[in-house]
Amino acid sequence: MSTAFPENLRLQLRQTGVIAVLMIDRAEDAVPLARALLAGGVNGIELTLRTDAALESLRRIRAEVPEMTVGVGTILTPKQANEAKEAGASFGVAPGMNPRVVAEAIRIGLPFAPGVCTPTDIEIAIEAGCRVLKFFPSEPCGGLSYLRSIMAPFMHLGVQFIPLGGVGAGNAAHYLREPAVLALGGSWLAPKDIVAKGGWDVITALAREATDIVKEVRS
Ligand SMILES: O=C(O)C(=O)C[C@H](O)[C@H](O)COP(=O)(O)O
Repeated sequence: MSTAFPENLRLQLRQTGVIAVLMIDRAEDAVPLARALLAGGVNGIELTLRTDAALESLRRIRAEVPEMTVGVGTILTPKQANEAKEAGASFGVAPGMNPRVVAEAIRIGLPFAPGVCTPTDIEIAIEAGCRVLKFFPSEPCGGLSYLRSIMAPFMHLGVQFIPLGGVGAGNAAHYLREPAVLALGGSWLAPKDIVAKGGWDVITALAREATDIVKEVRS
């Protein structure tokens, strides 16, 4: 069965180290926001389907900021997996592990990382063909020490994790030192109030801070 996450995409996300989780209300903000993140060295984005502007934002970023690797988050249904793929998503992410969504993502060739936070979730995700898993919500679940405990029985299968939820500049290095962590994600790189004001320089500064942490830990 497919591992659902190609090696070249894993390498891209590992190199990026941080994925900016975006909840975009206005598609007009998508391109300047992506450019601001890229200027700070962040070239991975997860656009959540929590807002109606997400797919249009994806199309615009794909067309105008092709250097950016853009995934879609909050994929809760097989239909949304199809919509994300059609709009050009490089990967899909969900808060939980829904076997129907994973099966559809594999069927249509959308690399997919379902959300897990228990050993049972991990077993189900592995059986469904996944090897890259979103650990969500990371900090409320117990953070890295909890992740290390639950991942231990599965590491011989080559599983990698993307922790999200409560991750930020203050604890990013801690997570990035763990070899099983492929990349981190979080909304801290693009606070909604800053995006609403068009504070692109602030976003670039936040992205640069994150990029510096990745470089320090991983180089
Ligand atoms: O809805 C989804 O599919 C998500 O991806 C949820 C986000 O990953 C978290 O909300 C990010 O958590 P914070 O960085 O603590 O804001």
